[in-house]
Amino acid sequence: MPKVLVSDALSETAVNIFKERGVDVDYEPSLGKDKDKLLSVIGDYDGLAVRSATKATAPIIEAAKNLKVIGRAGIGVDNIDIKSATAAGIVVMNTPYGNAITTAEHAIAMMFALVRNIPQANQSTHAGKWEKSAFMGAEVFGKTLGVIGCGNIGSIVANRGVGLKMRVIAFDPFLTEERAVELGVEKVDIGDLLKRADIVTLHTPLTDQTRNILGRDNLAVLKKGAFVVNCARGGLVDEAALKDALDEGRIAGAALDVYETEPATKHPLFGHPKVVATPHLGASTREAQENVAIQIAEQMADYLIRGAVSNSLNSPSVTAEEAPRLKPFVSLADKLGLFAGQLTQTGVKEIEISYEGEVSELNTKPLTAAAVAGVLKPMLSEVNVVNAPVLAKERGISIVETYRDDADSYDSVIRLRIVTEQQDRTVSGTIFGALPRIVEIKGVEMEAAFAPHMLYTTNEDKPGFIGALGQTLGAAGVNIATFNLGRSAPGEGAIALVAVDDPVSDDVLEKVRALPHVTQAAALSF
Ligand SMILES: NC(=O)c1ccc[n+]([C@@H]2O[C@H](COP(=O)([O-])OP(=O)(O)OC[C@H]3O[C@@H](n4cnc5c(N)ncnc54)[C@H](O)[C@@H]3O)[C@@H](O)[C@H]2O)c1
Ligand SMILES: O=C(O)[C@H](O)COP(=O)(O)O
Repeated sequence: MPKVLVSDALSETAVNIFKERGVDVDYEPSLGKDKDKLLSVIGDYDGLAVRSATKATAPIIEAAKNLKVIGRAGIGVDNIDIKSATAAGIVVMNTPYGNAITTAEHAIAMMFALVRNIPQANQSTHAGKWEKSAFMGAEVFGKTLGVIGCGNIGSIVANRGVGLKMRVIAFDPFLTEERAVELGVEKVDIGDLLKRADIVTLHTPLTDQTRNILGRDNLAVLKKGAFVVNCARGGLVDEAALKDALDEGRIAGAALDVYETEPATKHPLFGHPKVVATPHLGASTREAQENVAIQIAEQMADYLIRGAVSNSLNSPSVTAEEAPRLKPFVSLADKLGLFAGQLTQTGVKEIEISYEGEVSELNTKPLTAAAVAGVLKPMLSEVNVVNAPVLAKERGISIVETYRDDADSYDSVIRLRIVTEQQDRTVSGTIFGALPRIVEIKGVEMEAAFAPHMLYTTNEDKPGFIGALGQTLGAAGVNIATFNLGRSAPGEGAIALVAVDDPVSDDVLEKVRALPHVTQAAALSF
């Protein structure tokens, strides 16, 4: 039974879902904050479910020898080293919509808290002061709301802004004009937004491009007296530059839910009279926490039990319905890739995968990933279906997928073509009785099952070869399980694919290569 560690404060509904779906679960909501403890236990788990407190860093991933999936019950995955997870073949998934409304509502709440001085007035009133004139606020009606990042959350904030009768302008390079019109917002560039917005609200992920998007220079361009709301990620705003702008009175106030370093217990902006601060509460409603906990537990259990992948940031999607149908084809694609990879000695330039017949109707992304992983496995030690497409791209290998409705004599065929600096090789296979079989090698028809240990030879089609090969193997104590032959035409190039009981040693291979008419011999394992 797969085992999952929940290392952050997820709704306990997640625990029940894991159990109901046949996943063993340890619920340790504070463990994520103790990185040494996490490091010492993570090796026992197949899945790790987190929010933002757990930092799934490279050392944690390195120690997570059995980990197959990291599930983020929420949106931001900047606490997960996706590059290391990908390299280790760990699927990373999140719940991109479950807390979006809640977070947008928090941004709107923060905006009102800011412009109406609600936290300060609350404190003063509780203290028995009646400082009615000290807390003069501003209306948002008719004001310009500048939304930076108009994705899931930004567009909900924009929609609420429109509802409040604000003029909403948005900067997002990926926002289309049509979508802007649909949302009732004006698409602008960042300079325009900074000059025009009375309230700027941030809703981008933290990336190399967005880090310090409100840095010193951009803060200097902001309209005098504007307000800043950040419920996205610390790091989007240069906190030192923000403090200077507040102190100098260039900015009227800032509402912050997120900080460059979290948890933030000491911060230069804490106690500042113009700052409203919350401790990363954007997603903290009962509704959002139920949503994300249920979703992540379902997604992770589906992956661990059924091989279904959804909302993954580093792996193609596979639905729970597709997973069993794809399974034999994933195995076939992997084995075809391994076959070709083991026979490839020089740099691979292109991998072409053709899907013919019924398989062409399926979701082929996971099959392509499996085929590419198979090709690269004999050359690279750390390759898997998650990182294979990335590794191929890094090495300049182009991946081509083609589709054909018809598979000639078969229901489905996967044809793999490898183009190297010196060769152009094909191998094709099908599924027969739920098992993968080879049906073609280098244009030669063949009918062979894959076996753990195989000997592959190419030879001139001359009498006496089969006997000589059998004798050589017999003399070396190699037991033949099956013997498959194919040739392009009588007397021309022939191929033998021999399943044997044990791995073929280098010694035996040398003897086979020395036989008359043999042009190539290789030991294969699957
Ligand atoms: N405070 C919280 O508790 C909380 C809760 C949920 C999400 N978040 C954070 O909110 C942010 C937004 O989440 P989302 O679900 O809306 O993400 P999303 O991916 O749906 O939207 C992000 C938007 O930012 C845009 N973008 C990317 N780079 C940009 C750039 N350089 N300039 C302008 N726009 C850019 C993208 O095009 C996209 O439309 C994330 O950082 C997420 O981690 C915070
Ligand atoms: O990205 C998110 O989903 C939010 O930042 C929420 O983070 P949390 O789950 O730690 O509250």
